[in-house]
Amino acid sequence: MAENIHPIFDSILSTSKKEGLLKQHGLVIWMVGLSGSGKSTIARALENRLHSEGYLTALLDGDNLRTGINNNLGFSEEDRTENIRRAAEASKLLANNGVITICSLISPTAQIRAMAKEIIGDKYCEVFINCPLEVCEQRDVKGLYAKARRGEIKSFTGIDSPFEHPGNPNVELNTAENSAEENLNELLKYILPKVKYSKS
Ligand SMILES: Nc1ncnc2c1ncn2[C@@H]1O[C@H](COP(=O)(O)OS(=O)(=O)O)[C@@H](OP(=O)(O)O)[C@H]1O
Ligand SMILES: Nc1ncnc2c1ncn2[C@@H]1O[C@H](COP(=O)(O)OP(=O)(O)O)[C@@H](O)[C@H]1O
Repeated sequence: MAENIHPIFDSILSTSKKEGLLKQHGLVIWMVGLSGSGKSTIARALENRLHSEGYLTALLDGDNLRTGINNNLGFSEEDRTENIRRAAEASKLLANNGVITICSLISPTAQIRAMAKEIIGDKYCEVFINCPLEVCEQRDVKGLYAKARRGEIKSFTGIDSPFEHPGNPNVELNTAENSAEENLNELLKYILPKVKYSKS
């Protein structure tokens, strides 16, 4: 716990000043889903689309973070919790500086997602990338499901580590039934009104 620490919250420029400069509202779009469900695909498409419309974005992907800020973490429940905590804190910093922050991390349990929401606050927007395990396993983009089935990877989400379906996401996209383009358009309907600048 932080002791003898004196934050300077009251003397740093406000989020609304940053948002006024950027002419956009910061938001954290937190994508939740199994490996291979389509988080990264939709996250990249969303970032490209927002960027082409003139928005400043950041994309925090689980795999990428795990090569840097989270490179000392594995896949135990404790390490996944710390992984999400750091990603949520980083996202909060970005969004409170006006940046539209897209996070794609499995975020497997209700408890982990509640923590992310608690850290981020009002700017947290949960998007469930819903795809049945069988379809994700069939896709097996990285060959990880095959390895997990052979016992070469332990604690693999959906195989021998839990994935709890989000109960109340802000948006749910079904990537087994709808195309990536349809999913993106549905997501934009929800996101654009939230990030479009309006002086309040
Ligand atoms: N055991 C195990 N379980 C799940 N995933 C694994 C595992 N080992 C490695 N990988 C790779 O790590 C990516 C998931 O990392 P995340 O940081 O998103 O996971 S978590 O939110 O902390 O659960 C995940 O990326 P995605 O496939 O994009 O989800 C995998 O590439
Ligand atoms: N509707 C869809 N939305 C997103 N991805 C889809 C869709 N249909 C098929 N896919 C494919 O599923 C795979 C999802 O992989 P990826 O985006 O890396 O998932 P994740 O980041 O959740 O592990 C990609 O190969 C993608 O082309």
